[in-house]
Amino acid sequence: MVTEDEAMRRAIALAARGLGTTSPNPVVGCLLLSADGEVVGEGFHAYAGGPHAEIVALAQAGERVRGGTCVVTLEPCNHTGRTGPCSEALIQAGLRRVVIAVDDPNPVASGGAATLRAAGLQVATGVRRAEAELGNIAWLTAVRRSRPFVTWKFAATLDGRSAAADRTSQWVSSAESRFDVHALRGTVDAIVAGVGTVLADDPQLTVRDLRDGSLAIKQPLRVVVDSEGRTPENARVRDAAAPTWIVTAAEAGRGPDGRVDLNAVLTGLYARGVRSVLLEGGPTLAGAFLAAGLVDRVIGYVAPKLLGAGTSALVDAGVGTIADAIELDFTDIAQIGGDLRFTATLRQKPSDHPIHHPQADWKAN
Ligand SMILES: NC(=O)C1=CN([C@@H]2O[C@H](COP(=O)(O)OP(=O)(O)OC[C@H]3O[C@@H](n4cnc5c(N)ncnc54)[C@H](OP(=O)(O)O)[C@@H]3O)[C@@H](O)[C@H]2O)C=CC1
Ligand SMILES: Nc1c(N[C@@H]2O[C@H](COP(=O)(O)O)[C@@H](O)[C@H]2O)[nH]c(=O)[nH]c1=O
Repeated sequence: MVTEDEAMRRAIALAARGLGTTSPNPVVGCLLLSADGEVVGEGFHAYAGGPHAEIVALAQAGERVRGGTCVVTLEPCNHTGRTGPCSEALIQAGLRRVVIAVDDPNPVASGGAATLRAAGLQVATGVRRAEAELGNIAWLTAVRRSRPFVTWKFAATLDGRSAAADRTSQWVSSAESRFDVHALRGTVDAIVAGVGTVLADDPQLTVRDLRDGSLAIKQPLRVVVDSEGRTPENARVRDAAAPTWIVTAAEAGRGPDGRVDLNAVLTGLYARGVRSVLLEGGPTLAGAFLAAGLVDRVIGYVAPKLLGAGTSALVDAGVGTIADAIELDFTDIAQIGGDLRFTATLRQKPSDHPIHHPQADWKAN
C-alpha cells in the first residue's frame, strides 16, 4: 500500500529519468495503483515519439488497474500527436481516480483533466506541484516563453575569474566538477558557446565519460554564436561527434550591437525542438544573454583558487549602477570535490512579461 503522496514522489523521480531525451516533450512519470492501493504499474516518458508514461504503466498493470488510481506528474494529454490521447486510454482502462501534479500549459495538449471529469472519473490536481514543476522546469518555462530554458554555466575562482592573465583556463575547476558538468550536459538539448571560447579553447562541447573519453549515445546540438563565421574549419566543435550549428549574423540577423541576434538564435532553437540550453561561454556571450534577459538559471562552479588578474567570469551584462544589478536567488549549494557549486534562478522583473505565441507551441509526442 502506498499513499497518493508517496506515489507522486516516486512518479517525480521516475520522470527525471527522461531528462535530456524527451524534447520537445516534457518529462513525465506515472504510477498506477489498484483499487486497494497496491502499485500495479509504473512508467516514464523516455523519448519523443515513444509511449507516454501513462501508456507504459497501463501496459504493465493490465486488468489489475480497474477501479484504481493513476498518479501522474503532468496532466494527461488530450490530443492525438504521434500517439493517442492518454485521457482516453485511462478512461478505457476503467480507472476511478486520477491524481495530477501540474496542469499542462501547452494549449495543443491540455484539457485532459476536463475530459476525465466528463467521463465520471475523480480528478485531483496540485499534489506535490512545486516539486513536480521543478522537475520539469526547463520544459514548462520553454513552453510558457516560446523559447528554450537557458542555464548559464561557468567555472570561476573565488575572485570571480574564468581565465588567468595569460588566458589559460584549463582547468579552473576540479576534476569532480568537470564530471558534474558532463552529467549536466547530458540533460540539455543544446550547448551554446561564443566564437571567442572556440578560438581560445577549441572545446569539443560533447557529453563524455571523462575516465576514458568515450562519447555518450545521445549528444546535445552544439551551437557556436559567430557573427562573421570565424570558427576554424578544423575546430573540434565541427567534428563528427555531435551535430553542430554555427550561427552567423548573415543567417540569424543582427541584434542592436551588430552581432548575432540572440533572440533569433533562441527562436530558431525552439523551432528545432530544443527546450533546454546550456550556455557555456564565455564571459562576453554570457553578458550579452544576461543583458537581453535571456538567462533563466545560473550554475557556477567556484574553485578555492585566487588569480587577482585575468578574465572576469562575466563581461558587460548591461549593468551600470548597483540599483540595476541582476538579482538571483540561490536554489541549491553543494560541495563538488573541493569546489562549491551553486544553482541560482534569475528574479523576474515586473517588465518580464512572457510573450506567448500559441502557434509556436507544439508537442511531437
Ligand atoms: N571558466 C569558464 O567557465 C569559461 C572560460 N572561458 C574563457 O573565456 C575566454 C573567452 O572569452 P570570450 O572571448 O568572452 O568568449 P565568448 O565565448 O563569450 O565569445 C564572444 C564572442 O561571441 C561573438 N558573438 C556573436 N554574437 C554575439 C552577441 N550577440 N553578443 C556577444 N557576443 C557575440 C562575438 O564575436 P563576433 O562578433 O566575431 O561574433 C564575441 O566576441 C577564454 O579565455 C576561455 O578560456 C570560456 C568559457 C567558459
Ligand atoms: N575552464 C573550465 C571550463 N571551461 C568550459 O569547458 C569547455 C571545454 O569543453 P570540452 O572541450 O568539451 O571539455 C571550455 O571551452 C569552456 O566552455 N569548464 C569547467 O567546468 N571547468 C573549467 O575549469
